[in-house]
Amino acid sequence: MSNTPLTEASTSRFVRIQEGDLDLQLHYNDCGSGDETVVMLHGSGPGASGWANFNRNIEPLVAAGYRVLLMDCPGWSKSDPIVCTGSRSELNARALKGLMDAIGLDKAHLVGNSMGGHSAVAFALANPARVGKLILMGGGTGGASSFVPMPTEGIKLIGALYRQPTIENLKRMMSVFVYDTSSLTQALFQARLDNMLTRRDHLENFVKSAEANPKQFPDVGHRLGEIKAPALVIWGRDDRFVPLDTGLRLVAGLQNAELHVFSRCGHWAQWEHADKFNRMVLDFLAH
Ligand SMILES: O=C(O)/C=C/C(=O)/C=C/C=C(\O)C(=O)O
Repeated sequence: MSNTPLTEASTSRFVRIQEGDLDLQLHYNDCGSGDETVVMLHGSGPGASGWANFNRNIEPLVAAGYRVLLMDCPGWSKSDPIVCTGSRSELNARALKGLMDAIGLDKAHLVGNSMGGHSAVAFALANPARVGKLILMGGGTGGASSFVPMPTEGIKLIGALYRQPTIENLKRMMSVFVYDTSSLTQALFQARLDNMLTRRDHLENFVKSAEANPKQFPDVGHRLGEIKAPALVIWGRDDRFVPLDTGLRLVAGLQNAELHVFSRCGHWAQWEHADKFNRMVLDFLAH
């Protein structure tokens, strides 16, 4: 393996995809090489990207011999803008199929955070033969919480931030996002604010999409039993965006799933408990 450090810039790639009605330029990061590929799919917060969501998780997988791809979903980061009036989970799944077709990748393991989890499940339903294993954190959409009023406080704060992208609203959202707010540095806030404000078109399109169709991530709980891929479901006990009981629904519905719950953890398990998360993922993929 090369000793060159993995950076966002050195791994940044673009591809033009045509998948059904989608004709888009997508941005992704292509890290490492190996016989098996892990695709990571980010969440739906303003300014999110594959690199922002998973920067603590790439190196260990690359060091273990996996190729790691981070796809920026349509409407985020350096990927093309889009207004989504249907299922965004299915839109992202089609984009991923387009990316995999374009680069000649037949099959991948999928790691999805929140919206990324919803999208990974949508991809597995549409393309079962192209999925190895699934790792789902804080998402998958096996249905709404039975205990926490929806939309949750975190999802309401995301909506407010999309409508009014200010540093104050960003701090409000991020302080609910993680369990331990002392881990949130000024540098992290600034990077996230810069990401958001660089692409105001993405912010405006998200608001338009939600107005056109408030159910961007439909409940596919009734179809989870179709998914045979082994799944590791990982949740934060203190998740105030997508509550823990929705993770239980996934484990109840998927054919072959196990659940790990981190205490002292909000909606970003892969970042808040990165070392243990990375060990668990490596172990799950290897056995
Ligand atoms: O509305 C939903 O179900 C999904 C919400 C998210 O995907 C929120 C994710 C937020 C991030 O991961 C982020 O980095 O902003």
